[in-house]
Amino acid sequence: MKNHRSNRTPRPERPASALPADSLAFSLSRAAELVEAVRAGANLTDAFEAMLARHAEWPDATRGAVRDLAWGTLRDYGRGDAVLRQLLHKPLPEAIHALLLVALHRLETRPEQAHTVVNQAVEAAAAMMAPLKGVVNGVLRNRQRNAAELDAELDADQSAYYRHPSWWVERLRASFPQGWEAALAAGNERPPMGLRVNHLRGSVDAYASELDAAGFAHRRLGNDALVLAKPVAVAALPGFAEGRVSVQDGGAQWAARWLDLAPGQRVLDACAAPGGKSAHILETAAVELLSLELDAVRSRRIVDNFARLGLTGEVRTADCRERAKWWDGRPFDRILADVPCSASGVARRHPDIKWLRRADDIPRFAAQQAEILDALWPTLAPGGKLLYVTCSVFVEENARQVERFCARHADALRLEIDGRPECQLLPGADHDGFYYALLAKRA
Ligand SMILES: C[S@@+](CC[C@H](N)C(=O)[O-])C[C@H]1O[C@@H](n2cnc3c(N)ncnc32)[C@H](O)[C@@H]1O
Repeated sequence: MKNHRSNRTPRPERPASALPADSLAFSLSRAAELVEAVRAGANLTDAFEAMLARHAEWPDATRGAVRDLAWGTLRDYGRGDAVLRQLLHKPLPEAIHALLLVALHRLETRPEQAHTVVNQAVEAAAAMMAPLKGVVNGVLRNRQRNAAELDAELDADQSAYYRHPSWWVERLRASFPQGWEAALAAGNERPPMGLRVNHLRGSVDAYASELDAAGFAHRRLGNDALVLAKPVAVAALPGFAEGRVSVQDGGAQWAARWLDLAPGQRVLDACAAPGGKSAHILETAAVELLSLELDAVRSRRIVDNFARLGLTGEVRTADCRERAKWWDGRPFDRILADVPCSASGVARRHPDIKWLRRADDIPRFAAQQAEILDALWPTLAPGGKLLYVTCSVFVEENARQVERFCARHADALRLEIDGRPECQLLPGADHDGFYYALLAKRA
């Protein structure tokens, strides 16, 4: 895969439109377009949104089917890629290569439908590049015929076995000798759907009862986050439009609690979009909040979220490193630095990340995070607290980053979080991967 994420203009579509929109062949071919785009370096979510914008006529079922196939294929990419290395003796056009990856994923997840999957993949190939339909048929049948032998080889291939790049597996293994395999396995699952109840509009108990009444099974985490047993469409959530609830991962819902907020405090959320943690801060205490965001389009999402939830806070588009452009000189009592990172803790939500990132991206993120921390530190009041957060599982962005920061700033003091020096959450059934460290400025 190319090592960049771009918003490139999609190339003209192939005539998948010749296929019935409710057929598996149609979904396979559309998902293949997304996989092909990611293999060329595009961001999966952007590519999917651009596709949907061109096809407002698609029913929800088609959107869901294309999404499931594309996301699933990319979660499994390490395995699909290895299977094609086993089976292809010369390169195929990218579109057909991507179609095979999607079909292999479907074969693996729905073995009982193998016959239909192969037929529909061949149909898709016929609509996309008719001369190659025989190749698609041959590769998929070959995979089925020789499954036992091929699988034995795959089990010996680290990236295929763990469905993560080898460098990623090695880093995790070195950092978390106890939890690395479980974290990798969880990172290949569909993510849980976490909910945050807006305390200003009702209690968690009352909302949990509403979920029970609506038949949505759920469990409650130690920080009052609710996790649904099965994800549902946002619009189906009771009270969503009225701002009584938000979708937010359970792991992300520790930030507001660990910031130790109190009414009247001046609080900065330095990297705020789409505004989940900013909103949680405002739902938690009557503070004076400034939310900064580098990207103007993403800033708009903070504003929209505040409007839906009935919250008031100042939102500004700015680079938090350019203090002179946004800081009025009044210190903050609390700072949330939820910095840009590898997003390696949320890769199951954005599975393109696993394959687009390279090991040498990590030091670049770490350097950017250090710049952000250094720029924010002077804006923290003596005695104030800064919560450093990433959704990364790599120590360079987390523990090492905070150690280096403390070595540079003699007035920085590490505070414990729930009795521990820091908190590294690994992806699991309840939450994504997050890292938290709490720093205080000596008074
Ligand atoms: C991890 S996300 C924040 C998620 C957010 N806190 C939430 O809970 O919804 C990081 C955000 O920081 C923004 N960002 C990156 N560099 C920045 C900078 N130098 N100044 C301000 N925002 C920045 C990114 O555009 C991105 O929206």
